[in-house]
Amino acid sequence: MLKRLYKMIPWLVLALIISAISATFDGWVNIKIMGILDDALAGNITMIKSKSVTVLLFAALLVPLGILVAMSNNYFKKKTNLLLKKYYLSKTFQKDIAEFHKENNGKYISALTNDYSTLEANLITGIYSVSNGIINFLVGIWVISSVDIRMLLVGLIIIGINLIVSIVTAKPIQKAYKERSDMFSEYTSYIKEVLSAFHIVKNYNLKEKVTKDYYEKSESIQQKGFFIERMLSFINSFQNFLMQGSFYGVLCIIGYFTLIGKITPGGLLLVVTGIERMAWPLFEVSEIFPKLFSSKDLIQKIEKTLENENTYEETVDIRSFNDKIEFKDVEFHYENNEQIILSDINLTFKKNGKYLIVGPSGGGKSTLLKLLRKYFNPTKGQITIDGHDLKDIKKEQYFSLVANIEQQVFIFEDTVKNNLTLYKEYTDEDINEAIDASGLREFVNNLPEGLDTVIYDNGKNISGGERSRLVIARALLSKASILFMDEAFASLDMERAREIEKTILALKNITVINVSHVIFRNTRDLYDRVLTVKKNIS
Ligand SMILES: Nc1ncnc2c1ncn2[C@@H]1O[C@H](COP(=O)(O)OP(=O)(O)OP(=O)(O)O)[C@@H](O)[C@H]1O
Repeated sequence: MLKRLYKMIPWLVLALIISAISATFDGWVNIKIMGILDDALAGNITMIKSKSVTVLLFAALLVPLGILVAMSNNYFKKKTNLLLKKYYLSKTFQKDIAEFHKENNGKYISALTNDYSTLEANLITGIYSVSNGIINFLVGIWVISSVDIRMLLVGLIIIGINLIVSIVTAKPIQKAYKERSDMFSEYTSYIKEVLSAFHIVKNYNLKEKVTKDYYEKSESIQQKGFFIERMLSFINSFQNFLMQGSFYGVLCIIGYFTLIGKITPGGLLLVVTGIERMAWPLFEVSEIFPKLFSSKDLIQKIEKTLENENTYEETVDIRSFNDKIEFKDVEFHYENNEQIILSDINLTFKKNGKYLIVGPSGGGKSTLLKLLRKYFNPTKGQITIDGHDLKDIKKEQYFSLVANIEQQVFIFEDTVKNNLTLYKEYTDEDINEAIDASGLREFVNNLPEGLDTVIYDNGKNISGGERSRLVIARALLSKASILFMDEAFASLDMERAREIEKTILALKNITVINVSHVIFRNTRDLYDRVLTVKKNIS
């Protein structure tokens, strides 16, 4: 992730150059004004007149420069945030399907929301503020050293003290931020689960239990936040004390130099404003440094959510399905459960064959489909496609040969057409064919804007049956070689389901493997084979 940040260096450099120009202008105007003050005290009116016009002109330039500084800083932050979020999402979709399903996806939501907000405040804002602070600090040193060069040494001592304190205090802060982030992951998963079980909570009157659990989890996060804030305020107070002490020391030295006549009154004022200029970024930097260092652990944690445990290298290219899928002595159990779900499975699915898989609840039908979908590999035996071990076939290529119709339907907030085509190009003829075959014609004809009508919020403005027909049309349109169906007709009325099943079974160039509870007597015979899964196949 840090490597991604390098891409943002040009925007950071641009923002800092603008900030440096603005700070230098400001410092220069300051030096000139103090010069004018010394001229005024010496009664040198001609010098005042000649200097004033230029100083006023440059001072006026500070307004647009200030606006540019703010704009370039915000632009850098916006770009960096978007870049990191885009990186995270694209990496998430590179995760192995089986591994993703195994985990609670609340941790990804938490990374994208809580952890990224912390990174935005601590890292992205931190990088800019620290760099900008250093620029302003250097301008402060320049302003002061224009009065006396020895002040440079003082500046370096103050930076040194600040750095040492930040490095020493970074570790405990780092640990606390990491702990809070872990809590956030658990918390987000919990909220996600509770909200998705909204109707159960209402129906079974679990409001009090859920509210109590929520309160307890929120309280421990608030407590951790309070602990971090308390620790930061102790550290900041200590740093402030050190810095204030060094500044007062410098002020005493300058006061002495003025008294013995080594520095003019204008010079004295210049040093005071210069110290102020140095103090503000130093205070800011001293607060940000520990947070900045603490981002390392958070980045590692975010990166960890993206790692694939399975590093098996797939080597076989497959562009088409030509002959058969074979199960050879396949045995399977889930990683977290030693219980054998499928054993001694030997069967063949021929190209363009139509297969119905039935069996008792918990018998292993969906598991068999998961093996076929390459979500898991058999624990023993082999599944082959046209003679190639499915384990070795490259996922992307295999998935492009396959279409899926399942009960859980995802609809994009977009037009009906885009939801059908999934953003790929098809002819109108193909689209209409899929609409007719899936029984969507009447629905499409009644839409106010036809295929251009937008479906909102995962299909909340259409019925369950319409949603599943849409997904059936989507699968038919994809012209895949293999179609996996998992309880695809569950939300359709019998008449409609039977009609669509017949249409699908009449398709010539597709292999259909259908897992279903719903079995119609008069369509059952249209299958080439009906398999009953009950640990093994009969
Ligand atoms: N991710 C998993 N981890 C561990 N065990 C699992 C997992 N998924 C399913 N199982 C177990 O595997 C067995 C077979 O489940 P599967 O979902 O394949 O059955 P099914 O025949 O499709 O059932 P149903 O008709 O009720 O959907 C069940 O005992 C189930 O508890």
